[in-house]
Amino acid sequence: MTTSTSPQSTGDGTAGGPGGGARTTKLAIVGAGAVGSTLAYAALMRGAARTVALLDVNRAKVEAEVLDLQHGIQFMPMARVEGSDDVAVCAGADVVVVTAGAKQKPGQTRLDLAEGTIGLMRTILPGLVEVAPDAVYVMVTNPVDIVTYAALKFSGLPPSQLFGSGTVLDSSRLRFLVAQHCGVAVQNVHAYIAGEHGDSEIPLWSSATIGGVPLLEWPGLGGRGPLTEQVRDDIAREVVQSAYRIIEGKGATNYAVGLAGTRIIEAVLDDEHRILPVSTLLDGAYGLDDVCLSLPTLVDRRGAAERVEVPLAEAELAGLRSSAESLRAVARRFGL
Ligand SMILES: O=P(O)(O)OC[C@H]1O[C@](O)(COP(=O)(O)O)[C@@H](O)[C@@H]1O
Repeated sequence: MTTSTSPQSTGDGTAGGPGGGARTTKLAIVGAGAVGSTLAYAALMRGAARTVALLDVNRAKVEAEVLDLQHGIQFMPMARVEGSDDVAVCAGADVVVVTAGAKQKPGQTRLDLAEGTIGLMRTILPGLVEVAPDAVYVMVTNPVDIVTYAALKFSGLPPSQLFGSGTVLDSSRLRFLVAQHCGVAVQNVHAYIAGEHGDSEIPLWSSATIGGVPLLEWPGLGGRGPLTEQVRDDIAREVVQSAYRIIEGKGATNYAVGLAGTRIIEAVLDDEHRILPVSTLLDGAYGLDDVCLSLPTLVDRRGAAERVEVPLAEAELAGLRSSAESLRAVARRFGL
């Protein structure tokens, strides 16, 4: 079953109809759950790709999500939406985003989800690579660093072509909280969370800036105080806790992760050369290797093209090393 729009479309990412024939971009999203379908909605709203294809094992669910999205196309940048329970719907995709996995329940850590999800990756990756061998693969499913490491093994793809959404979302949570504290626009806060997308992640305070001022020297503005150590610790804790809080309240996180995923997709499809903290396989950076974790990385049409060597304070480097160790231990626990 494949549900699609426009009878003029060819289904292979090329536009049909009047003046058609030109190659257009295709985004495939694996998993039509809360994250996958919100990501599809965000990508369509932003006109990120001309074709958005959804793949899910649950045929009724994918069909319903596709119909609902199709009915909104009139109000969005022009696009085609299709969906199926057959992997063929992903054929010829330029970007494949993987959101499928076991659902996180209240109180569960991301690592609790690992085993079933790793098995799922082993099953789905080879079929995806067969139909979309040239796509850039973005893993979103948690625990994303472990899933990315596993997916690299199961797919045989080079590390630049397959990476994880990592701490792009955590960094936006951090920026939001810093912006709130300082009373400035979130876009003017430049700060990254590095390491695991999860409990051992590290805010890179020493390289963070606000409006050109190093964050550690931020004087405070409009009666609001500076970012003292206490304030920074509270913010860092809140970033780590925020996913748990959202899951407790509504069962899943979807809006911010959908937007963060869309940002990554745009960086790839528009060849933006944008620096984003995505999760990649380390090969010696900061003396670390054989582990996937997030560091600021240049993202463009090639995928995760090159890592940026951000200067780290001693405590940040120590945090990154222990994050790497805990992720490696988990990977070994699952036989990876
Ligand atoms: O604070 P500035 O220098 O005006 O920069 C704002 C720009 O930086 C961004 O926040 C991106 O920041 P990063 O490069 O730190 O990710 C854009 O969204 C925004 O347009």
